[in-house]
Amino acid sequence: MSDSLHTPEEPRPGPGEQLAHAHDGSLRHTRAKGEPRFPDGPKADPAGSHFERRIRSFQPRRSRVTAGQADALQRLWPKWGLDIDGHALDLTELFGNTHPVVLEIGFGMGEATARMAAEDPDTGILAVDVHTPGQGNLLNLADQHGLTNIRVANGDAIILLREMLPPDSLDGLRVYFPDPWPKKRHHKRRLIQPEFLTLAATRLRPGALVHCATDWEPYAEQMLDVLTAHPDFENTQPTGGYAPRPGFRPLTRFEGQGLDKGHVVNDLLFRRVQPRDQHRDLPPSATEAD
Ligand SMILES: C[S@@+](CC[C@H](N)C(=O)[O-])C[C@H]1O[C@@H](n2cnc3c(N)ncnc32)[C@H](O)[C@@H]1O
Repeated sequence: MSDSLHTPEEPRPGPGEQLAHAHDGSLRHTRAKGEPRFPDGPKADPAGSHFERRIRSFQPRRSRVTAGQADALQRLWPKWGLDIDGHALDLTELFGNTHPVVLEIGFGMGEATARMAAEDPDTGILAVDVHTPGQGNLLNLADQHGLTNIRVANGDAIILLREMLPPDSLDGLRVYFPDPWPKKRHHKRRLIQPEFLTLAATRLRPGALVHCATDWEPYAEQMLDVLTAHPDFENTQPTGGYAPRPGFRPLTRFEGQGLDKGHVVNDLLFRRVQPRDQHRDLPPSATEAD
């Protein structure tokens, strides 16, 4: 893959938008009230407010969508996009094959996602984020590089996990540089918490890898504590602690920003263990039975 993963562009009116004069005389894009921003693209609130959790791990933000991103959202969402609307999902149908599927939560602008998809075409990546420009950017990257193993989901990953994904359906979970929520009063917004892990465990097959990375050391410590204490996961590192960065994880945009500030990056690699109630029912191994 080339290194030109993101091309800055000037915003132009998107579908359904018009140019209108603002109070200061400048030209702004406007939409008629009730008009969807992208008629064929991601829905503004796919799950509807009844599904919303009170505490969210993301910050709703209005961000500019470039003409190229808007074009990708319109053109490619019907093919590769998924609105998180609470309806049960069939991953074989979604990807058109029975390849293993990993879930990436919070792909940002998607450059790292596209690289991983290119490196491993036999694994499907279900990439979820609420960030509309990033969704457009990742769809464009998939299109430009012929990556058919990415699906881009719009909405809260919690609803995707809780309402839409079948049990034992995922072969991996990737959470790279999740919002660190550094203020103490915001710690409850951090994604990696015991309740989240309990939910994720039900959707991961035994043996599936959970891979987290962060440049915020107090969050890395929290991740290590909650993953180590959780009965559904075991550390892949025999001595415990952080993992060396695996070769398959590319540098991400947020990681680059963290490194520029002198932050230390920590990777965590844990494995989903056999559910406890199944442990009890397992027959003794051949050596034990002898
Ligand atoms: C700090 S950014 C990191 C982006 C990217 N992984 C990187 O390293 O460049 C975290 C991203 O996670 C997304 N996010 C946070 N919580 C989410 C959730 N519950 N569901 C979907 N996306 C979420 C945010 O919108 C944001 O784009």
